[in-house]
Amino acid sequence: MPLSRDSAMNTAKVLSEALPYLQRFVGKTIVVKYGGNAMIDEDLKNSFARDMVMLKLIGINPIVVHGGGPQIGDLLKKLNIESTFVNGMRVTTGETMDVVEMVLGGLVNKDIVNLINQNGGKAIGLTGKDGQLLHAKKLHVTKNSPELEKPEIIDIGHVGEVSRINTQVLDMLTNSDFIPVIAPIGVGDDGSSYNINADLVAGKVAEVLRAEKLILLTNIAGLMDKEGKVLTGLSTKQVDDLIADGTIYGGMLPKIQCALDAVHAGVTSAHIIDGRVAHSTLLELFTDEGVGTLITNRR
Ligand SMILES: Nc1ncnc2c1ncn2[C@@H]1O[C@H](COP(=O)(O)OP(=O)(O)O)[C@@H](O)[C@H]1O
Ligand SMILES: CC(=O)N[C@@H](CCC(=O)OP(=O)(O)O)C(=O)O
Repeated sequence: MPLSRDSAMNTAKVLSEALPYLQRFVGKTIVVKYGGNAMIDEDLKNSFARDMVMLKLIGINPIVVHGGGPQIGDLLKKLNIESTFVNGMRVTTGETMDVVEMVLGGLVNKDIVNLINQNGGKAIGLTGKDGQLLHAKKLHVTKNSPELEKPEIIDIGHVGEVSRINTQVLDMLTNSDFIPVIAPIGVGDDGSSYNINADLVAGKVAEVLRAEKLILLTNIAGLMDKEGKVLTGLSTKQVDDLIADGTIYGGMLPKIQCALDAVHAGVTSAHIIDGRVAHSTLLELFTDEGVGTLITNRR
């Protein structure tokens, strides 16, 4: 059916509004973290894949880092293994690590790669072991809670943090027009596997590549205050206060931390946006309104 005149004008206006953003972002690297909670259904996953293909086609360099927390939880449940989290990080025994590696490096990674390729893009999937992309070391977690007299250091098993990134692997792929799709599994000096929170990986990748933007797609409209209002333009101090009073908890803790670290390290901006909204990455990049929480290094 042909578009009505109003609808056609509206489409033309939206396309035209994108021009200054296109001019700004072409040639730049954008790291997109696709959270497991935003992989709700095939339509949504497909629209995400199309967005990545489109970015690449217009000369922007997307790098995808994906999560898969709920998908890991589903398989652990089937295997009767309990999921436990400390400060938003999964306690990872040796047995759990095998499941994490299977789900992230196998199912989830290949699903995203396949969708991008089906939509006309060229995607290559990697875990941190491929080309030794993500070197990791054990993460020590400190737990603070009102019941504890002093912060407690907790051993949460095979959970890692990124110690080094082999950017050569990413440069090689992006220079050949591939879209790298990274599963957050790190490799230790001794070859052991580490489960790394995907937000942390995305933040570090954005830092080392000096990305223009870090976009974190999740299952909520943005960082919220106690009344559920989306917060934006926050300072480090305000974020610290929100953590201290419990407004920011669970999976939002690593997310906000890596967003702050990334902008402090030179990434121009970090965005926490609702991945349940189709094409939210395009809306954030190419419209005046934007969506979700924006964090920049401006004071
Ligand atoms: N202040 C806050 N604002 C928004 N979400 C918050 C906040 N504090 C905690 N959360 C929780 O963090 C979740 C997002 O983190 P997480 O579940 O780990 O997402 P993802 O799988 O996308 O990384 C939200 O769904 C919400 O339950
Ligand atoms: C250490 C740790 O918590 N690792 C995460 C890795 C996956 C992830 O980060 O997935 P989302 O982004 O979908 O939450 C986990 O095991 O769930």
